[in-house]
Amino acid sequence: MRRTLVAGNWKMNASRAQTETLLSGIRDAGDLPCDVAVFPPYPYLSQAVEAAGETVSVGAQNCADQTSGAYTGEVACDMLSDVGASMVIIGHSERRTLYGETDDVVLRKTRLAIDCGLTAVVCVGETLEQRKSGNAEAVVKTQLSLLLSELSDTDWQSVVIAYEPVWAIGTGETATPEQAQAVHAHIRALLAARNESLAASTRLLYGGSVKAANAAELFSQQDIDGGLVGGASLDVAEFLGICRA
Ligand SMILES: O=C(CO)COP(=O)(O)O
Repeated sequence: MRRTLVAGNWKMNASRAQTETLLSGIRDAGDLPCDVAVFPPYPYLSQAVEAAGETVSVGAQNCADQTSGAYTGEVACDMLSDVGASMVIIGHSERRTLYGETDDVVLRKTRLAIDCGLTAVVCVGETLEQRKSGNAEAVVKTQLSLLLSELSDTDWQSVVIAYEPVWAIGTGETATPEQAQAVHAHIRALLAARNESLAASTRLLYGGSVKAANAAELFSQQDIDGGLVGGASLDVAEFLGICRA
């Protein structure tokens, strides 16, 4: 049984004060009907881990593809676990587009994250042009193919996939529940082709303009196991609305 996960990707937003406000707001909400995770910028990870308490997981938005050494500006996975993070987002479309992350880099980072005991939230998704040309599913398949061929079944227990169509990120244009479900079903079929039980246990999140008003319909789709939320995760009431959806 896959438990719904609602994850807030704060991107390059927040401050010490906002980290406190957001996490105390989530904590004060008490029991929520889903797993909850937040992904603050690096400087606030320790603070978030302390403020999150037992029930909220904290993760980073990125990690290095190396373990240590002369990589100025990079942060290694074992540093993330060292400060109490338990998850990391890998291959977000902003990193693929703006920082040139390839599927190869995504695989390396995922491998390192798993080896450090972190859950890797690996992002995939097509651009508008790719969708319009009918290639959405093919793009996602390519983005997942190295992970499917290189990671072991045990590794996969530490992986969550987030399907985030690039055209729906920060645009206010959400994929319809049917569009999102179709790609999620495709991803689950790819997992099933490799291993049925992997397909049954792996959580698949949808991301792209998720808000309290559309979360229930998205999350009720058979293969959507929660959301990776950007903008709406910076507003406690809105984020809690999504968690309760
Ligand atoms: O990129 C996202 C989460 O990782 C989605 O962002 P928005 O929810 O702001 O569209």
